This record gives sequence, structure tokens and C-alpha cells, in this order.
Amino acid sequence: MVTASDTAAPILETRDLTISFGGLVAVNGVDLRLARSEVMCIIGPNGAGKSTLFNLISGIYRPTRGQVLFDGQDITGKPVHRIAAIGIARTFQSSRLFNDLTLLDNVLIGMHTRTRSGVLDALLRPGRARAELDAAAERAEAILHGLSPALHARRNTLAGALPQADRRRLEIARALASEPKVIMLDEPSSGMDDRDTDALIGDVRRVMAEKPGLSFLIIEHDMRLVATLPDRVTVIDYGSKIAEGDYADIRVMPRVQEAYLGQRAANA
Ligand SMILES: Nc1ncnc2c1ncn2[C@@H]1O[C@H](COP(=O)(O)OP(=O)(O)OP(=O)(O)O)[C@@H](O)[C@H]1O
Repeated sequence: MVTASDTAAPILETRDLTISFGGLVAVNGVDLRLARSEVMCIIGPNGAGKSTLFNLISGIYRPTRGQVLFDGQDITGKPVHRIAAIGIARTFQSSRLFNDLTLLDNVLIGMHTRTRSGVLDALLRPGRARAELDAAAERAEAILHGLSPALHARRNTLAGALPQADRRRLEIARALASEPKVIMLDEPSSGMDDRDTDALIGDVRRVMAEKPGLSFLIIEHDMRLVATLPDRVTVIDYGSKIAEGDYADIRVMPRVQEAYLGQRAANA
């Protein structure tokens, strides 16, 4: 739940964020303010610019115009690894798991921004590197268990054998492993049926309870999730923010219905 008011310093902010690909303005002057502990959903039709917005925030794209601020610090145009290291983690629409590694190893890989020992340490100070790896493995287990005891029970099996819903879950665990302050999930419920989506909502709530300072930015199409999970919803259409607020308020806005929800959703 949001404790900070909207006027308090946000953990993540975008100002006039804009990117053009040739003649196409994929993200157009977007201003966002994500408070500490806030859960915000980003919705909008296919091709509206939601993933591009994530790519701008996480450093994959450099904006044509505008800024990204993290905890008041300008991080615009910083490389992906720097942005991950300062505390912004994300998942992708397409799976980025290592199928030939165990669930636990996939989570461990997500920790690389937080572990200090490199190859040289492993050679020169094997004891310290070993101790750090053991501690990391313990933390990885705790993260997996915290997200899903069922996943934790399968921690030593290969990620390639997981069903789609569990793959999405494992990707969230891996993103959490970098100990972020902001986690961005790109369509976490994609490929899930209603039961899986309900379980996902439960997972996110569990993480919220365990990590009370963590903020979430979630791109979602599943309106059941959008209706129940976030504190606020932001609607993007043709690259621009067209609405922001409680789901109950934005879903009845004619501009939003036109863009995305359709008349049936408004009458539901
Ligand atoms: N690297 C790129 N080069 C050219 N055009 C791009 C690039 N990345 C995105 N676009 C275009 O920008 C627009 C926004 O795409 P984006 O993937 O951000 O939409 P989206 O809202 O995430 O859609 P979906 O819900 O289908 O994932 C689209 O028209 C897309 O084709």
C-alpha cells in the first residue's frame, strides 16, 4: 500500500520521456511518478509503447528527449548494468531463463549485481569466493521460498522443464535476487490461465508483505489483475499517457474505453 503521498519524493520518475524510431514516436512525453512501496500497472492497447517505456527506464534505449530519475538521481542514458546495480530490476515478455540450469542457479545469476567476488577472487581468494557463493545460494533459496514454496521444492530441477506459469514466476524470483527497490514486470500473467493468474496475484502480495519498501511497475493485459493489485493504473495510448488513477475511475473514462477497454468492460 502507498504510504507516501503523491507529492512525496518518488523512487522512480520520468519527465517528458520520449523516443522516436524514424517517424514513429513510440513514447511521447510520458511523466510518471512511482512512490516508494507503490504498485502501479501500465495498461494500453498492443503497440501503445508500454514495453518501449520499460526499455527506456531500464537503459536498453536512450530517450530522444526527457529524463529518468531514480531516488532523485538522473539516470537517463546510463547503461543497463548500472541501472540494474542501482536498484531497478525487470522481467521481459519473452523468457530469458537458462533452461539447462537449475531453478536455484537461475536465481543465483540474478544476484550478480550484488556479489563482489569475480573470477580473479575465485582464483586468488577461493575461501572468500566460496563463502560468498554459499551465502548467495542461501539467499537465493530464501527468495524462491518467499515467492513460491512450490518452486522452492523444485529448486534443484532444470528450468527448461517448468510449465509456462512457473517460468514467469521464476523470472520474478531472479529479478528479486538483485535486491531491487523497483521491480518492473512486463506482462507477468501472459500465458497463464485464470487459476495461474490468481496464484500470481498471491505471489506478488507475498513479496509486497516481505519487502515493504519495494515498488512495482507492472505492464498487464489481464484486467482481473489490474482491478485487484495496483494502487494506481496508468493508461498509455499511441505512446502518450492518457489517464492515471484508480482502476475504478479510469475504466469508466470514455477516452480509456475508446483506446483500450471497450464498451463491454465499462458495462461489466
Ligand atoms: N526498436 C524499435 N524500432 C522501431 N520501432 C519500434 C522499436 N521498438 C518498438 N517499436 C515500435 O514502437 C511501438 C510501441 O511498441 P511497444 O512494443 O512498446 O508496444 P507495447 O505497448 O509494449 O505493445 P504490446 O502490448 O503488444 O507488447 C510499436 O509501433 C513498435 O512497433
